Amino acid sequence: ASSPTAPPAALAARAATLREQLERASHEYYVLDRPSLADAEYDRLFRELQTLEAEHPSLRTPDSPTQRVGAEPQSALPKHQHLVPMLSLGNAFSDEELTAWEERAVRLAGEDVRRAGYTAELKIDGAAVSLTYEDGVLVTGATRGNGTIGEVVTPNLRTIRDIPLRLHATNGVPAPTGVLEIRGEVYMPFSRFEQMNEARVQAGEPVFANPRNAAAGALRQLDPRITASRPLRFFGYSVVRPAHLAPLPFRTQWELLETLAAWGIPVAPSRKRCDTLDEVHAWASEIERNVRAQLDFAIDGAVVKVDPLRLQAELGDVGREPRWAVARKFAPDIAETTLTAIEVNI
Ligand SMILES: NC(=O)c1cc2c(=O)c3cc(F)ccc3oc2nc1N
Repeated sequence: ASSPTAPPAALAARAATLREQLERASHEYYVLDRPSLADAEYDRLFRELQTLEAEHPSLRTPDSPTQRVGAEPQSALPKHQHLVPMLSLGNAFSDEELTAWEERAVRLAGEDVRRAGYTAELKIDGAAVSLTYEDGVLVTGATRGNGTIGEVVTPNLRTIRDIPLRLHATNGVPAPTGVLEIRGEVYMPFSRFEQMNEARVQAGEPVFANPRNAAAGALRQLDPRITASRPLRFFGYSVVRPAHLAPLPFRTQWELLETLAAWGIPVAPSRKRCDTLDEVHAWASEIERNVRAQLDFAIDGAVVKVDPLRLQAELGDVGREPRWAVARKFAPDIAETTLTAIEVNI
Protein backbone atom coordinates (compact mmCIF):
# COMPACT_ATOMS: atom_id res chain seq x y z
CA ALA A 1 0.00 0.00 0.00
CA SER A 2 1.32 3.49 -0.74
CA SER A 3 2.40 5.61 2.25
CA PRO A 4 -0.22 8.22 3.38
CA THR A 5 1.77 11.17 1.98
CA ALA A 6 2.78 9.65 -1.36
CA PRO A 7 0.59 11.07 -4.15
CA PRO A 8 -1.51 8.54 -6.07
CA ALA A 9 0.46 7.11 -9.02
CA ALA A 10 -2.08 8.65 -11.41
CA LEU A 11 -1.23 12.17 -10.15
CA ALA A 12 2.52 11.50 -10.39
CA ALA A 13 1.97 10.32 -13.98
CA ARG A 14 -0.13 13.41 -14.75
CA ALA A 15 2.62 15.68 -13.36
CA ALA A 16 5.23 13.92 -15.50
CA THR A 17 3.06 14.30 -18.61
CA LEU A 18 2.50 17.99 -17.90
CA ARG A 19 6.27 18.59 -17.40
CA GLU A 20 6.99 16.85 -20.70
CA GLN A 21 4.28 18.77 -22.61
CA LEU A 22 5.33 22.15 -21.15
CA GLU A 23 9.04 21.61 -21.79
CA ARG A 24 8.37 20.50 -25.39
CA ALA A 25 6.11 23.52 -25.95
CA SER A 26 8.81 25.79 -24.47
CA HIS A 27 11.48 24.25 -26.71
CA GLU A 28 9.26 24.67 -29.81
CA TYR A 29 8.46 28.27 -28.88
CA TYR A 30 11.90 29.57 -27.78
CA VAL A 31 14.39 27.36 -29.60
CA LEU A 32 12.67 26.10 -32.76
CA ASP A 33 10.55 29.26 -33.09
CA ARG A 34 7.56 27.13 -34.21
CA PRO A 35 5.09 26.92 -31.29
CA SER A 36 2.44 24.20 -31.56
CA LEU A 37 0.64 25.02 -28.30
CA ALA A 38 -1.47 28.20 -27.95
CA ASP A 39 -0.32 30.50 -25.11
CA ALA A 40 -3.67 30.14 -23.29
CA GLU A 41 -3.33 26.35 -23.42
CA TYR A 42 0.29 26.58 -22.20
CA ASP A 43 -0.84 28.74 -19.25
CA ARG A 44 -3.68 26.32 -18.42
CA LEU A 45 -1.31 23.31 -18.31
CA PHE A 46 1.26 25.37 -16.36
CA ARG A 47 -1.35 26.29 -13.72
CA GLU A 48 -2.54 22.68 -13.53
CA LEU A 49 1.04 21.55 -12.78
CA GLN A 50 1.52 24.34 -10.22
CA THR A 51 -1.67 23.23 -8.45
CA LEU A 52 -0.59 19.57 -8.48
CA GLU A 53 2.81 20.51 -7.02
CA ALA A 54 1.21 22.74 -4.37
CA GLU A 55 -1.06 19.86 -3.26
CA HIS A 56 1.72 17.24 -3.46
CA PRO A 57 5.13 18.94 -2.93
CA SER A 58 6.93 15.64 -3.61
CA LEU A 59 5.80 16.07 -7.24
CA ARG A 60 7.80 19.33 -7.50
CA THR A 61 10.93 18.10 -9.35
CA PRO A 62 14.04 20.28 -10.14
CA ASP A 63 13.34 19.99 -13.89
CA SER A 64 9.76 21.19 -13.55
CA PRO A 65 9.03 24.31 -15.67
CA THR A 66 7.48 25.82 -12.53
CA GLN A 67 10.98 25.91 -10.98
CA ARG A 68 12.54 28.34 -13.49
CA VAL A 69 11.99 31.59 -11.57
CA GLY A 70 11.56 31.57 -7.86
CA ALA A 71 14.69 31.33 -5.73
CA GLU A 72 15.06 34.07 -3.11
CA PRO A 73 17.81 36.69 -3.71
CA GLN A 74 21.20 35.49 -2.41
CA SER A 75 23.63 37.53 -0.32
CA ALA A 76 26.80 36.94 -2.39
CA LEU A 77 27.38 34.47 -5.21
CA PRO A 78 28.96 31.17 -4.02
CA LYS A 79 32.02 29.84 -5.87
CA HIS A 80 32.14 26.86 -8.27
CA GLN A 81 35.24 24.95 -9.42
CA HIS A 82 34.86 23.93 -13.08
CA LEU A 83 35.35 20.18 -13.77
CA VAL A 84 37.88 21.16 -16.41
CA PRO A 85 39.26 24.74 -16.59
CA MET A 86 37.53 27.01 -19.11
CA LEU A 87 40.49 28.22 -21.15
CA SER A 88 40.75 31.35 -23.29
CA LEU A 89 41.10 31.35 -27.05
CA GLY A 90 44.21 32.67 -28.76
CA ASN A 91 43.50 35.25 -31.47
CA ALA A 92 44.24 35.25 -35.20
CA PHE A 93 43.69 38.72 -36.68
CA SER A 94 44.36 37.77 -40.32
CA ASP A 95 44.28 34.83 -42.73
CA GLU A 96 48.07 34.65 -42.43
CA GLU A 97 47.87 34.31 -38.63
CA LEU A 98 45.20 31.61 -39.07
CA THR A 99 47.50 29.75 -41.47
CA ALA A 100 50.37 30.04 -38.95
CA TRP A 101 48.03 28.50 -36.31
CA GLU A 102 47.40 25.55 -38.63
CA GLU A 103 51.14 25.10 -39.34
CA ARG A 104 51.89 24.94 -35.59
CA ALA A 105 49.14 22.35 -35.08
CA VAL A 106 50.43 20.26 -38.03
CA ARG A 107 54.01 20.42 -36.69
CA LEU A 108 52.74 19.06 -33.36
CA ALA A 109 50.14 16.49 -34.40
CA GLY A 110 51.05 15.76 -38.01
CA GLU A 111 49.20 15.90 -41.34
CA ASP A 112 46.12 14.27 -39.76
CA VAL A 113 45.18 17.80 -38.62
CA ARG A 114 44.87 18.98 -42.22
CA ARG A 115 43.37 15.70 -43.47
CA ALA A 116 40.63 15.64 -40.76
CA GLY A 117 39.52 19.20 -41.37
CA TYR A 118 37.89 21.84 -39.18
CA THR A 119 34.62 22.98 -37.64
CA ALA A 120 34.10 26.73 -38.00
CA GLU A 121 31.63 28.51 -35.71
CA LEU A 122 30.39 32.05 -35.09
CA LYS A 123 32.10 33.58 -32.05
CA ILE A 124 29.17 34.86 -29.97
CA ASP A 125 30.09 38.04 -28.08
CA GLY A 126 28.38 37.38 -24.75
CA ALA A 127 29.21 35.90 -21.33
CA ALA A 128 30.68 32.37 -21.13
CA VAL A 129 28.95 29.98 -18.72
CA SER A 130 29.23 26.34 -17.74
CA LEU A 131 26.12 24.18 -17.12
CA THR A 132 26.51 20.97 -15.08
CA TYR A 133 23.95 18.25 -15.83
CA GLU A 134 23.60 15.01 -13.83
CA ASP A 135 21.75 12.24 -15.62
CA GLY A 136 20.36 14.89 -17.94
CA VAL A 137 19.06 17.24 -15.22
CA LEU A 138 20.53 20.73 -14.79
CA VAL A 139 22.10 20.94 -11.31
CA THR A 140 24.56 23.87 -11.45
CA GLY A 141 25.19 26.86 -13.65
CA ALA A 142 28.29 29.01 -13.22
CA THR A 143 30.01 31.98 -14.82
CA ARG A 144 33.46 31.47 -16.37
CA GLY A 145 35.13 33.53 -13.60
CA ASN A 146 38.91 33.21 -13.89
CA GLY A 147 38.55 29.99 -15.90
CA THR A 148 39.15 27.70 -12.91
CA ILE A 149 36.71 29.16 -10.36
CA GLY A 150 33.43 30.73 -11.45
CA GLU A 151 30.40 32.03 -9.55
CA VAL A 152 27.32 29.88 -9.04
CA VAL A 153 24.40 31.58 -10.83
CA THR A 154 22.09 28.56 -11.17
CA PRO A 155 18.82 30.37 -10.26
CA ASN A 156 19.66 33.05 -12.85
CA LEU A 157 20.49 30.55 -15.60
CA ARG A 158 17.27 28.62 -14.91
CA THR A 159 15.31 31.72 -15.98
CA ILE A 160 16.76 31.47 -19.53
CA ARG A 161 14.19 29.55 -21.62
CA ASP A 162 16.88 28.45 -24.12
CA ILE A 163 18.55 26.40 -21.35
CA PRO A 164 16.74 23.04 -20.93
CA LEU A 165 16.22 21.96 -17.31
CA ARG A 166 16.40 18.37 -18.62
CA LEU A 167 18.27 17.07 -21.69
CA HIS A 168 16.09 15.05 -24.07
CA ALA A 169 16.69 11.99 -26.21
CA THR A 170 15.73 12.82 -29.83
CA ASN A 171 16.71 11.74 -33.37
CA GLY A 172 18.02 8.44 -32.03
CA VAL A 173 20.47 10.26 -29.73
CA PRO A 174 20.05 8.98 -26.15
CA ALA A 175 19.85 11.50 -23.29
CA PRO A 176 23.20 11.65 -21.44
CA THR A 177 23.79 9.79 -18.15
CA GLY A 178 26.30 10.70 -15.44
CA VAL A 179 27.92 14.10 -15.00
CA LEU A 180 28.79 16.45 -17.85
CA GLU A 181 29.46 20.15 -18.27
CA ILE A 182 28.07 22.04 -21.25
CA ARG A 183 29.86 25.28 -22.04
CA GLY A 184 28.29 28.07 -24.01
CA GLU A 185 27.61 31.76 -24.31
CA VAL A 186 24.75 33.74 -22.73
CA TYR A 187 23.89 36.70 -24.94
CA MET A 188 21.30 39.44 -25.38
CA PRO A 189 19.80 39.90 -28.88
CA PHE A 190 20.43 43.39 -30.35
CA SER A 191 16.69 43.98 -30.82
CA ARG A 192 15.97 43.31 -27.13
CA PHE A 193 19.11 45.18 -26.00
CA GLU A 194 17.98 48.40 -27.70
CA GLN A 195 14.42 47.94 -26.34
CA MET A 196 15.78 47.47 -22.80
CA ASN A 197 18.07 50.50 -23.01
CA GLU A 198 15.12 52.56 -24.28
CA ALA A 199 13.12 51.51 -21.22
CA ARG A 200 16.06 52.35 -18.96
CA VAL A 201 16.36 55.84 -20.44
CA GLN A 202 12.61 56.36 -19.79
CA ALA A 203 13.09 55.13 -16.22
CA GLY A 204 16.12 57.37 -15.71
CA GLU A 205 18.41 54.36 -15.26
CA PRO A 206 21.97 54.10 -16.72
CA VAL A 207 22.09 52.39 -20.14
CA PHE A 208 24.37 49.46 -20.98
CA ALA A 209 27.30 50.13 -23.33
CA ASN A 210 26.82 46.88 -25.30
CA PRO A 211 24.89 43.57 -25.28
CA ARG A 212 27.88 41.71 -23.76
CA ASN A 213 27.94 43.94 -20.65
CA ALA A 214 24.14 43.75 -20.42
CA ALA A 215 24.25 39.92 -20.50
CA ALA A 216 27.13 39.65 -18.00
CA GLY A 217 25.41 42.12 -15.65
CA ALA A 218 22.09 40.29 -15.84
CA LEU A 219 23.80 36.95 -15.09
CA ARG A 220 25.41 38.20 -11.88
CA GLN A 221 22.21 39.59 -10.33
CA LEU A 222 21.57 38.35 -6.78
CA ASP A 223 17.82 38.37 -7.44
CA PRO A 224 16.81 35.91 -10.21
CA ARG A 225 13.61 37.88 -10.78
CA ILE A 226 15.75 40.71 -12.19
CA THR A 227 17.57 38.22 -14.43
CA ALA A 228 14.18 36.84 -15.51
CA SER A 229 13.17 40.34 -16.62
CA ARG A 230 16.22 40.60 -18.93
CA PRO A 231 15.95 39.07 -22.46
CA LEU A 232 18.81 36.57 -22.27
CA ARG A 233 19.48 33.73 -24.72
CA PHE A 234 22.03 30.89 -24.94
CA PHE A 235 24.11 28.97 -27.49
CA GLY A 236 26.07 25.87 -26.45
CA TYR A 237 29.41 25.00 -28.04
CA SER A 238 31.25 22.38 -26.03
CA VAL A 239 30.81 19.46 -23.66
CA VAL A 240 33.32 18.14 -21.13
CA ARG A 241 33.13 15.37 -18.54
CA PRO A 242 35.50 13.79 -15.98
CA ALA A 243 38.00 11.55 -17.82
CA HIS A 244 37.08 8.40 -15.81
CA LEU A 245 33.46 8.40 -17.02
CA ALA A 246 32.26 6.63 -20.16
CA PRO A 247 33.19 8.56 -23.33
CA LEU A 248 30.51 10.78 -24.87
CA PRO A 249 28.61 9.62 -28.01
CA PHE A 250 30.60 11.71 -30.53
CA ARG A 251 34.13 11.82 -31.93
CA THR A 252 34.32 15.25 -33.57
CA GLN A 253 33.43 18.86 -32.77
CA TRP A 254 30.88 18.74 -35.60
CA GLU A 255 29.14 15.68 -34.08
CA LEU A 256 29.35 17.35 -30.65
CA LEU A 257 27.30 20.30 -31.93
CA GLU A 258 24.79 17.95 -33.59
CA THR A 259 24.45 16.06 -30.29
CA LEU A 260 23.92 19.27 -28.30
CA ALA A 261 21.12 20.21 -30.70
CA ALA A 262 19.58 16.71 -30.38
CA TRP A 263 19.60 17.10 -26.57
CA GLY A 264 17.63 20.37 -26.92
CA ILE A 265 20.53 22.84 -26.50
CA PRO A 266 20.42 25.73 -29.02
CA VAL A 267 23.48 25.82 -31.29
CA ALA A 268 24.49 28.96 -33.22
CA PRO A 269 23.55 29.07 -36.93
CA SER A 270 25.92 29.54 -39.93
CA ARG A 271 28.48 27.00 -38.67
CA LYS A 272 30.45 25.01 -41.29
CA ARG A 273 32.39 21.74 -41.56
CA CYS A 274 35.47 22.75 -43.60
CA ASP A 275 37.75 20.20 -45.31
CA THR A 276 40.56 22.76 -45.75
CA LEU A 277 41.72 26.01 -44.19
CA ASP A 278 41.03 27.73 -47.52
CA GLU A 279 37.37 26.83 -47.01
CA VAL A 280 37.62 28.38 -43.53
CA HIS A 281 39.10 31.59 -44.96
CA ALA A 282 36.30 31.84 -47.55
CA TRP A 283 33.56 31.06 -44.99
CA ALA A 284 34.94 33.61 -42.45
CA SER A 285 35.09 36.38 -45.02
CA GLU A 286 31.52 35.60 -46.16
CA ILE A 287 30.37 35.77 -42.52
CA GLU A 288 32.20 39.06 -41.87
CA ARG A 289 30.96 40.69 -45.10
CA ASN A 290 27.42 39.43 -45.48
CA VAL A 291 26.09 37.39 -42.56
CA ARG A 292 27.20 39.46 -39.54
CA ALA A 293 25.01 42.46 -40.44
CA GLN A 294 21.91 40.23 -40.60
CA LEU A 295 22.40 38.59 -37.20
CA ASP A 296 20.29 39.71 -34.22
CA PHE A 297 23.21 39.08 -31.87
CA ALA A 298 26.79 40.36 -31.53
CA ILE A 299 29.71 38.31 -32.78
CA ASP A 300 33.36 39.40 -32.57
CA GLY A 301 34.68 36.82 -35.02
CA ALA A 302 34.69 33.10 -35.67
CA VAL A 303 36.12 30.11 -33.79
CA VAL A 304 38.06 27.54 -35.82
CA LYS A 305 38.50 24.08 -34.27
CA VAL A 306 40.45 20.97 -35.25
CA ASP A 307 37.51 18.60 -35.71
CA PRO A 308 38.51 15.18 -34.22
CA LEU A 309 38.37 15.12 -30.37
CA ARG A 310 41.31 12.67 -30.50
CA LEU A 311 43.50 15.34 -32.16
CA GLN A 312 42.17 18.02 -29.79
CA ALA A 313 43.38 15.90 -26.85
CA GLU A 314 46.73 15.28 -28.58
CA LEU A 315 47.24 19.01 -29.19
CA GLY A 316 46.13 19.92 -25.65
CA ASP A 317 46.70 23.43 -24.40
CA VAL A 318 49.65 25.75 -23.75
CA GLY A 319 49.44 28.34 -20.97
CA ARG A 320 45.77 29.12 -20.68
CA GLU A 321 45.00 28.55 -24.36
CA PRO A 322 43.97 25.46 -26.35
CA ARG A 323 46.24 24.64 -29.31
CA TRP A 324 43.32 22.99 -31.16
CA ALA A 325 41.04 26.05 -31.37
CA VAL A 326 41.62 29.69 -32.28
CA ALA A 327 39.51 32.84 -32.60
CA ARG A 328 39.55 34.45 -36.07
CA LYS A 329 38.76 38.03 -34.98
CA PHE A 330 36.72 40.46 -37.13
CA ALA A 331 37.02 44.27 -37.10
CA PRO A 332 35.13 45.65 -34.04
CA ASP A 333 31.42 46.12 -34.69
CA ILE A 334 30.84 49.72 -35.92
CA ALA A 335 27.65 50.08 -33.82
CA GLU A 336 29.55 49.26 -30.62
CA THR A 337 32.41 51.67 -31.47
CA THR A 338 29.93 54.50 -32.16
CA LEU A 339 27.99 53.82 -28.95
CA THR A 340 31.18 53.81 -26.89
CA ALA A 341 32.23 57.11 -28.53
CA ILE A 342 28.84 58.69 -27.66
CA GLU A 343 29.16 57.38 -24.09
CA VAL A 344 32.60 59.02 -23.81
CA ASN A 345 31.25 62.41 -25.04
CA ILE A 346 28.52 62.32 -22.42
N1 LIG B 1 32.01 32.67 -27.89
C1 LIG B 1 31.82 31.59 -28.66
O1 LIG B 1 30.90 31.54 -29.47
C2 LIG B 1 32.74 30.42 -28.49
C3 LIG B 1 33.73 30.47 -27.50
C4 LIG B 1 34.60 29.38 -27.34
C5 LIG B 1 35.64 29.38 -26.33
O2 LIG B 1 35.78 30.34 -25.53
C6 LIG B 1 36.52 28.22 -26.28
C7 LIG B 1 37.57 28.17 -25.36
C8 LIG B 1 38.38 27.03 -25.36
F1 LIG B 1 39.39 26.97 -24.50
C9 LIG B 1 38.17 25.97 -26.24
C10 LIG B 1 37.11 26.04 -27.15
C11 LIG B 1 36.31 27.16 -27.18
O3 LIG B 1 35.28 27.20 -28.09
C12 LIG B 1 34.46 28.26 -28.19
N2 LIG B 1 33.51 28.22 -29.15
C13 LIG B 1 32.65 29.25 -29.32
N3 LIG B 1 31.71 29.16 -30.30
